[in-house]
Amino acid sequence: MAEKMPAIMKTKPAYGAELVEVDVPKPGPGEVLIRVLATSICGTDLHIYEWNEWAQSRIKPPQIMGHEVAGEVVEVGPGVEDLQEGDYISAETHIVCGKCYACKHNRYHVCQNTKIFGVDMDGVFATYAIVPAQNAWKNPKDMKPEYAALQEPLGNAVDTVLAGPIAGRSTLITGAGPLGLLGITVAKASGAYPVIVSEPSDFRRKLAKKVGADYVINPFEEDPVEVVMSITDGAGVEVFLEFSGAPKALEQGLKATTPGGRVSLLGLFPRDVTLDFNNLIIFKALEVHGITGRHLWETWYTVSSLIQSGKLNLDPIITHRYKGFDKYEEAFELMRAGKTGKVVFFPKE
Ligand SMILES: NC(=O)c1ccc[n+]([C@@H]2O[C@H](COP(=O)([O-])OP(=O)(O)OC[C@H]3O[C@@H](n4cnc5c(N)ncnc54)[C@H](O)[C@@H]3O)[C@@H](O)[C@H]2O)c1
Ligand SMILES: C[C@@H](O)[C@H](N)C(=O)O
Ligand SMILES: [Zn+2]
Ligand SMILES: [Zn+2]
Repeated sequence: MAEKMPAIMKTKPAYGAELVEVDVPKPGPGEVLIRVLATSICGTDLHIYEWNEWAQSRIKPPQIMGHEVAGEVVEVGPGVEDLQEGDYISAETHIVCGKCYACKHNRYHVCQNTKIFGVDMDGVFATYAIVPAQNAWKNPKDMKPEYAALQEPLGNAVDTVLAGPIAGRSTLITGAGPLGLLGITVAKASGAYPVIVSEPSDFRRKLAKKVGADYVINPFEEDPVEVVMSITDGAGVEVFLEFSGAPKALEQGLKATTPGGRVSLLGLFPRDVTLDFNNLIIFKALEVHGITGRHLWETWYTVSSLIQSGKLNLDPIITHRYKGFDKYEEAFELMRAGKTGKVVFFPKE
């Protein structure tokens, strides 16, 4: 095995990142070393790349970026019993404490001491990466590495879409970025109908259609509430899934939801949002869910089974595939410009 490897590293507290050569790490107690087979860019990586306010408050350069991954175990650290060389794994990116009030109630997804790969420690945009054994998820051998790497964000989408009944329910999805696109395919695979998607980008509306959306709306050109009402004969949708983080989309989605309907919110808003709570939520008796991370490990079982069922339409969502990390700047800039779905790197030996 090589002693040095390429890695996309946040080297400085400033815009961008660098492709550097670093030592291949050694797994410590309770850790494994994986050879990275596929790794995809998350919106969080983009925030770190852009060095926005959130990144400035949380990230401590120098640090290898990236957290969505599939890889093969090549070395096992002391004390690891459940994994061995050759295992094909993905990784839950939230490292939870197991000791806090939330963990003790089996709510690991809201552990108050969560640490995240590529955010609070070195990540996976490299040829090799360290994964804590407790975070490893074994994949079936025949799962494509790019699908296996997507399981982490798919878990976010699954928890959003499946937070309540979905089969046969009219559904509005706001935002068809990578997460919203994953949400569309999960909703379709789970029997939602009609799936109506509101997304301002032409490129992403086309992708939404390819993935399976029944109707697409440009919210900057037509009123999504009026369109939803006309599609649903004035009833509004049963299910509203928010994947954009746009305050306007939240308001439109709440207006477009039928009284007594279900609302699941994944998108993160850039600022506090002002809403008419009385008329949009309380008097409509909406069921509102905040969604974060993935349920451990129930969500992973669901995600893995959904992929294996063959019912998810993931290929149109993976719009960019790169061999190696050489073109990482192009990848990040395309993603920043909203000209991608999911971007996947396949590291070279
Ligand atoms: N809660 C969690 O655990 C969690 C995990 C991952 C991501 N997220 C959040 O989920 C959201 C989606 O992630 P992503 O990577 O797909 O982000 P993204 O920024 O790529 O996608 C957001 C999409 O919303 C669209 N949009 C903007 N204004 C809109 C409007 N008014 N109506 C409808 N659509 C609009 C944009 O054009 C874009 O395509 C982000 O806010 C992200 O921070 C949350
Ligand atoms: C860190 C964030 O990007 C990650 N995808 C999560 O689920 O929390
Ligand atoms: Zn992420
Ligand atoms: Zn905890």
